[in-house]
Amino acid sequence: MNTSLPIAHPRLELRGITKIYPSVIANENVDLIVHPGEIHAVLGENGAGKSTLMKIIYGVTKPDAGEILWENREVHIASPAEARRMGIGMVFQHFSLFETLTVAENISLALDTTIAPAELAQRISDVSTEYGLPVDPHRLIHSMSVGERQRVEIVRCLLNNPKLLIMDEPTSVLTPQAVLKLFETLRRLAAEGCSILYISHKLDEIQALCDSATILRSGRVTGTASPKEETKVTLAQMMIGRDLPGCQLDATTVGEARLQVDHLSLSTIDPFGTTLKDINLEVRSGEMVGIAGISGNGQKELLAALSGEQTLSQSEGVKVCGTAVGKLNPAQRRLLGLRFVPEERLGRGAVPTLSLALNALLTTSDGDMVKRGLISYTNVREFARNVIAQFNVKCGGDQALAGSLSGGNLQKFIVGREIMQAPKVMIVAQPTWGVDVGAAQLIRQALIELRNQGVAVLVISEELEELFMICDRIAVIADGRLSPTVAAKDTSVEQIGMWMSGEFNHDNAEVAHA
Ligand SMILES: Nc1ncnc2c1ncn2[C@@H]1O[C@H](COP(=O)(O)OP(=O)(O)OP(=O)(O)O)[C@@H](O)[C@H]1O
Repeated sequence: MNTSLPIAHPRLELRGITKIYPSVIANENVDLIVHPGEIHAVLGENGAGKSTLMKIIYGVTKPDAGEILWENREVHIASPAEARRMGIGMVFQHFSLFETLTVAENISLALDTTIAPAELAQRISDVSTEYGLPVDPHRLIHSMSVGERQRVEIVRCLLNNPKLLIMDEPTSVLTPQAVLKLFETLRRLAAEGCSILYISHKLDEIQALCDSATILRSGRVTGTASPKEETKVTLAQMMIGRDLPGCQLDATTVGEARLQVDHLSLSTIDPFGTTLKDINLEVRSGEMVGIAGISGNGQKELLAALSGEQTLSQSEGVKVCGTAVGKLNPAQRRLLGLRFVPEERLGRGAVPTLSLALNALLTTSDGDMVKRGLISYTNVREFARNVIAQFNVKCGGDQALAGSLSGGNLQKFIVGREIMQAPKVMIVAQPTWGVDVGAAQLIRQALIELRNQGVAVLVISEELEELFMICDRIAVIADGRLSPTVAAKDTSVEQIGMWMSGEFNHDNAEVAHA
């Protein structure tokens, strides 16, 4: 009789995985090993090939070469349904939930087997209680915060008893408290033997959570690390192959008011949106003002009102460079020097099925690209190529389709496209969302340079650390109301954090600010 203990095999082993797209090798000869109960980070710059690798493991994309071993047996994962049957779950960055359906209805649509509604509701309650992920199966999705929606996605995965859970940038939409809760759940799952593959650009989170890391650069594995034994700086160096660039905010002279919002109240057109209530704001030439807040508190509506996507019933209320623009559409506001970057990069910021060059043409107000109604494609392409070079966008050239770019690279292109149109007023939502640490500094520095040149810059971001790094003044939006704007140096993360829950009083704060 063989009495020796069974050998613990890796849960997942990739050997020599290669995936080639027409213009780029997304994964080249990638090896990766994940053990049972291990939380393993996949680190790398934008376009390094992380999402492609995860999609291969989840059966969305087929590799061109290489082997996948699942619990020591070679497998060919033909589809996500097959991945789920094997015990692989994936929580995507963009949730695919129907707002008008309940939690249970959404989960039942995504299940591969049919379960009676009452039994499903019971199982959802059981799993959510067991893992400390409070979710009411009968609640409608539209009434839930982003963090709660993510819980629904995780519960959906847990109902399949996964042995491997893939999380692609799960915290970019979460509040700091929700991040801590998520980590508790993931640690608990790992302790029970579930393996976790974790993609994030937030190095402090990787250090707090992950046992090991595989680092990718240009599709190849450049090393492995134990994140807890590294520093943020050494991890960044491994990722980008050089030191992390810094960004510098020097004092400037502030000039005339270029963006003025005066007692702006606006009912939302989205049935699940936020109504704006008596917003007052001013951004002057040469200053960068930040708006902090938890997503869903009126940021989207404020941006729509400022950009012209939603016009006002009266002209007054929003002024750009002294002109009342309330009734003007986005193209008319662009002619006055207003440029903006929406939060949603696919669909709003760019058309995925168009080339980068045509995406540049879409928002242009530049006389060189369109002269008397005639388009100069030579100039359009040259402009797009300049954005690609200046913002280090990794892509197959100006004819590459926007949808073929990795998330962070598309973000760099969209922000770069607006910065390079010489704005007078620049409004950016989530400027570094999904962007790697090196590129994030590049974008922040580019915004600082705009401000130094006298542009009025408004940044709407959920990342407090970022706002404190680049802004002269900061305000908070909560439930459609805007707090007073205070000098960044006179406030603290704690105060701004408190205001984020809506606890601000204009009278007191203005006295404090005076
Ligand atoms: N469907 C596709 N067609 C063509 N090229 C693609 C496609 N999907 C990905 N690529 C390319 O493969 C490379 C790797 O992309 P991937 O999305 O895996 O990167 P990533 O590391 O996840 O980046 P990010 O951090 O920006 O999300 C990129 O250069 C991207 O442009």
